Amino acid sequence: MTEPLLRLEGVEKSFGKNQVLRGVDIDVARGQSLVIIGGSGSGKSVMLKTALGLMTPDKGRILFGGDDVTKATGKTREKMRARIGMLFQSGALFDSLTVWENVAFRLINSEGMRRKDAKERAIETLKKVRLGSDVGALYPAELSGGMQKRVSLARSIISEPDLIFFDEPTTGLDPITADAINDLILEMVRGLGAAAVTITHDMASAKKIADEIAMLYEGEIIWRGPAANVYASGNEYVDQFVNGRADGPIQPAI
Ligand SMILES: Nc1ncnc2c1ncn2[C@@H]1O[C@H](COP(=O)(O)OP(=O)(O)OP(=O)(O)O)[C@@H](O)[C@H]1O
Repeated sequence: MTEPLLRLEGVEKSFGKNQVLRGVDIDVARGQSLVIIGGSGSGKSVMLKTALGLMTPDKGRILFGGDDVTKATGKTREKMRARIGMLFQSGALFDSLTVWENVAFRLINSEGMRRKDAKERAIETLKKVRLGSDVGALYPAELSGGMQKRVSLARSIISEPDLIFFDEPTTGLDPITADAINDLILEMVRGLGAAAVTITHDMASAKKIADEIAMLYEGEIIWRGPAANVYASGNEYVDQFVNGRADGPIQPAI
């Protein structure tokens, strides 16, 4: 078995009395695409933020390449962050920067690359997500939602990260554009040999991009298995979720 690149061990996180993560154990290896499913409010985003080091867990360990993310400070932390790409749910592009400046942001601001070189890399990366160099000069507001996702995707892979987090990459897109994004995600993961962790509610996307699927419920991973087995998991919670039934052990969040 390949050594995991990212491993969460017994991660717990509460906000006051609200115990969100109750001992999450999960890992992902290089070249592996793991999808996390779970209902609204089940703690998927909190899990992702703790794994990124943006939130500190109350208990447990988060190991990235064998180093504890929660204990890393200064330069070590910077180096870890540079190896991790993130595609935010909202896209999170800077409105006042052009597309190429958004894509090259890290290269210019964290890695100190010259603008001319950074621009070249940004245009090359935009090509990988099937956007022409003419798009580089536009502003995010001039793009469609699907194009904005592609730009965010380009930004998350420009530094060729070892690990990429995708938070709801297909939300708000039509099925055809969503599928094009799925294809790009697969290409990026396979092409870079990176580990990918994707949070999604979109089962079509999950089935397509996942090697394995894990379900988070009430702060714990209650099932994990090959994507092909998700409709025959033998777990009533997973079954209810993937079939989108209101009836079952999980109460709707309304
Ligand atoms: N910064 C915070 N302060 C207080 N509570 C928080 C904070 N962040 C998240 N929570 C709480 O943690 C719980 C889980 O939220 P989280 O955003 O992780 O859910 P989720 O599974 O990502 O949901 P969704 O699928 O709707 O995006 C919620 O009850 C939320 O109110």
